[in-house]
Amino acid sequence: MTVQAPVITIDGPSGSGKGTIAGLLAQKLGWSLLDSGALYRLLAFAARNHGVDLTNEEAMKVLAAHLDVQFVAVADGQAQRIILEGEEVTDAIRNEQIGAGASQVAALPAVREALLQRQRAFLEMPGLVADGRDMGTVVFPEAPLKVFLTASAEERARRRYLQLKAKGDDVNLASLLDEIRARDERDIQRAVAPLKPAADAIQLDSTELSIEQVLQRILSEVANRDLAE
Ligand SMILES: Nc1ncnc2c1ncn2[C@@H]1O[C@H](COP(=O)(O)OP(=O)(O)OP(=O)(O)O)[C@@H](O)[C@H]1O
Ligand SMILES: Nc1ccn([C@H]2C[C@H](O)[C@@H](COP(=O)(O)O)O2)c(=O)n1
Repeated sequence: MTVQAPVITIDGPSGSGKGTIAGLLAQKLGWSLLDSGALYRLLAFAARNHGVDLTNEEAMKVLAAHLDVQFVAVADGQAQRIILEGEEVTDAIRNEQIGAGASQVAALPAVREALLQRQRAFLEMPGLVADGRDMGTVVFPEAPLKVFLTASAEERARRRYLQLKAKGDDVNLASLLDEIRARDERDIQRAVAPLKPAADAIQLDSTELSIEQVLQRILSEVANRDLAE
C-alpha cells in the first residue's frame, strides 16, 4: 500500500501572508514547500524575456510546459532561491508589475492545465505545504488541512508597502492598494480555478494577528489532526 504524503494548503489573496506562513510552517515541520504563485510569476517574467504576448494562450501554454525552473532550498529562515533558465530571479519576480502579469496569465485555462502536474509533483514525504489561490480547491483537493488566509485590503497594502520599501523600492501606498484591489478582482472573477475558500477550509483573518499568532493557530490545527511527528 502506498502512503500518500500529507499536504497543508494555504490559499488567499495577495499580501495576506501565505508565503511567509507557508515558509515558516514548512521549516517548522521539515516538509517541502510549493510557492505556486512563483510559477505564474516566472511565466510572466519568461514571457517578457522571450517577447511573448501574455494574452496569447497557445504560446503561453507552450512556455508553461517547457518552463526551465529550479527551486533551491537555502538555510533556515531564508526564502528559497529561484533559478529560471540558469539565472537567479528570486527577487526579480517579486514586484507588482510581474504580480499583475502573473494574475493575467493565471486566468488562461491552458496555462493552468499545463502547470497542474508540475505542482502535484512537489508532493513528497514527509509532507508538503503549498500556497497559492487554488491549492485546496483544485491542485490538492484531498489535503487534510486547508487554510484560507485573509486580511483587509488596506492591511495587505500596508504590509506590501513596508516590504517593498525595505527592499529599497520606490512605492506609493495608494497605488499599491489599487493594484491589490485590481488583482483580487481578477483572481476572484476568473472562470477557471478562481480564488475562493475550499468548502472544508479553515478561514483565518490575519488583519489583527501577528505572523507568530497565525503560525501558532495553524500549528494547533496540525496537532489536532495529528498530521506531523
Ligand atoms: N500577520 C502578519 N502581520 C504582519 N505582517 C505580515 C503578516 N503576515 C505577513 N506579513 C508581511 O506581509 C508581507 C506580505 O506577506 P507575504 O508575501 O507572505 O504575502 P502573500 O500572501 O504570500 O502575498 P503574494 O500572494 O502576493 O505572494 C511580508 O512582508 C510579510 O512579512
Ligand atoms: N495557485 C495560484 C497561485 C497564483 N496565482 C496567480 C494569481 C496571483 O495574482 C499571481 C501571483 O501570485 P502570488 O505570487 O502573488 O501569490 O498568480 C494563481 O492564479 N493560482
